[in-house]
Amino acid sequence: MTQDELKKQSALAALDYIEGGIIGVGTGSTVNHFIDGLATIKHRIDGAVSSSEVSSARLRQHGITVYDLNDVGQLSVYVDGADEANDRLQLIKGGGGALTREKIVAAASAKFVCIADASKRVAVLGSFPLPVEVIPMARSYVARQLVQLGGTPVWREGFISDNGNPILDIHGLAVHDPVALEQQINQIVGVVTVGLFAQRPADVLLLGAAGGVETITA
Ligand SMILES: O=C(CO)[C@H](O)[C@H](O)COP(=O)(O)O
Repeated sequence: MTQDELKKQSALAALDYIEGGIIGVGTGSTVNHFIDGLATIKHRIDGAVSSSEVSSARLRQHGITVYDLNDVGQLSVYVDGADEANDRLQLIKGGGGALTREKIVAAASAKFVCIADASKRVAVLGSFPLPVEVIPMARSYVARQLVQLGGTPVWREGFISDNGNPILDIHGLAVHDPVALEQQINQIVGVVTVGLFAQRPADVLLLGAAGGVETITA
């Protein structure tokens, strides 16, 4: 099976976690498969809150109503992909640049179901460059602070988030204490969001593999 087929397998497995109401929907190629699958059961939900303009457009194309998070209460479930996941269901996210809205929608959801192909599973987070969204004028300042933390930040040139901000990708980090690093980076002035989901990890991880979907719970 191709990596994309494995992504699709995990995405469709997440449909079992949809119980109705308004749900949270993430961003990325795995989530695109989820949105397409969601369209087949759209009569079972009232709509979605999305973590990106791209996902909102895809949801609307399928006739699924997209709500502003401010207009709804707590979401029952949030379904999103990841760039890396460890066995504690802590994640690196933001490869697609949607990390800030992803973290917000995850925080506003009772359950976070993460979907990915099995190659995303790692023992130690950090081989995938850790995204950090920053306020534009703080980009260089934040980069210098990240160097002091032992990483090599690289400006994702030419990319601007849905919130109008640049992203720094930190290379060369081995994240042995994800909660502590998330807190440390959050404290740097000018940081909007770090793509470490450790203080609020996923609740369920669905990993697509050749032998089927593996379900890991917290
Ligand atoms: O965090 C994300 C976007 O900001 C994605 O969930 C992550 O990059 C995984 O993407 P894909 O499903 O395409 O592998």
